[in-house]
Amino acid sequence: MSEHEQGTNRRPASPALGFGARLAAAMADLGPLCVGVDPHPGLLQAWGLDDSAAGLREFSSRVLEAATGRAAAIKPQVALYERHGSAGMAVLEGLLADAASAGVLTIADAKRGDIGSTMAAYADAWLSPSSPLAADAVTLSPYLGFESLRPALDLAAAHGRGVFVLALTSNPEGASVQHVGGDVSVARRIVEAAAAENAGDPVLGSVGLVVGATVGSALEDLGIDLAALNGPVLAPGLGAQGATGSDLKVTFGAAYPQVLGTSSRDILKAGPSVEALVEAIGRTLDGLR
Ligand SMILES: O=c1ccn([C@@H]2O[C@H](COP(=O)(O)O)[C@@H](O)[C@H]2O)c(=O)[nH]1
Repeated sequence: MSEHEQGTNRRPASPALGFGARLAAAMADLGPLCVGVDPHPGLLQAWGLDDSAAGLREFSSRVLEAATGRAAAIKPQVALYERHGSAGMAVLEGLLADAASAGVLTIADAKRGDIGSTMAAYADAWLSPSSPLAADAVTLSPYLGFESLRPALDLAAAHGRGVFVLALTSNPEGASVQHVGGDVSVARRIVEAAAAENAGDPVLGSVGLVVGATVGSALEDLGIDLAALNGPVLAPGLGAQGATGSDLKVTFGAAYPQVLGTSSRDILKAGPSVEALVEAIGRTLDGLR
């Protein structure tokens, strides 16, 4: 990872295919799994690594090695790099660059959202080809209104990148905001706004949603039809938060082919060896197939 740490992210400026199409191809090839890269202090300790930038670097590099050619994408949790300040963010830059070189799609789990003028800066940071933090896609929070995300939607579209907008999150507290509104719930409005962005895309659109693997019957209860989204669905909550591959199939029904399950701690606890991580990835994929 060291050669990339000065911020040289060699991701193609504008890939020929959009993010949705590239993700669909990776999922067809490798299966519907994204490996979360969440270097929690407890995991670093369990792996015999320091809770330091050096520990993060070693952790990130082992997870990337295990995921390369085996998972459709990786999802670094930005908060766990941010807590190490600039040294941690430099490690994240290195991971994003190395994943690009290895041909592994990256979803930066940054959950950004702000007024449009500030959103433009967040979009530059995570989606602009010239940024050392550029990923293939970034997670966004629509709490300031879906339309406030426009700078990121536009920049992603201009450069073949994607976004995943929070719709129904995996945490139990999410319902207190996302279910509000009954037939026209907050979550349903977000899903419909994302679907409008993807309308007419011949493959899979690049405006995805986050819908937790743990949401149970919420999609049905709220009258949400994800099949109409024409975009990918990132589903956290597998393993450590209690959901299984079978839950995912029941929860998403006909929309399951567009669902990318993501698991972090349940896979990462298998470390520190790359072989054990590979085995955990295989086991998780078996549950999703
Ligand atoms: O609704 C959401 C949105 C994002 N996350 C993130 O996914 C991973 C889950 O980690 P596990 O260890 O597999 O539970 C983590 O980075 C969360 O911030 C989510 O869990 N739910």
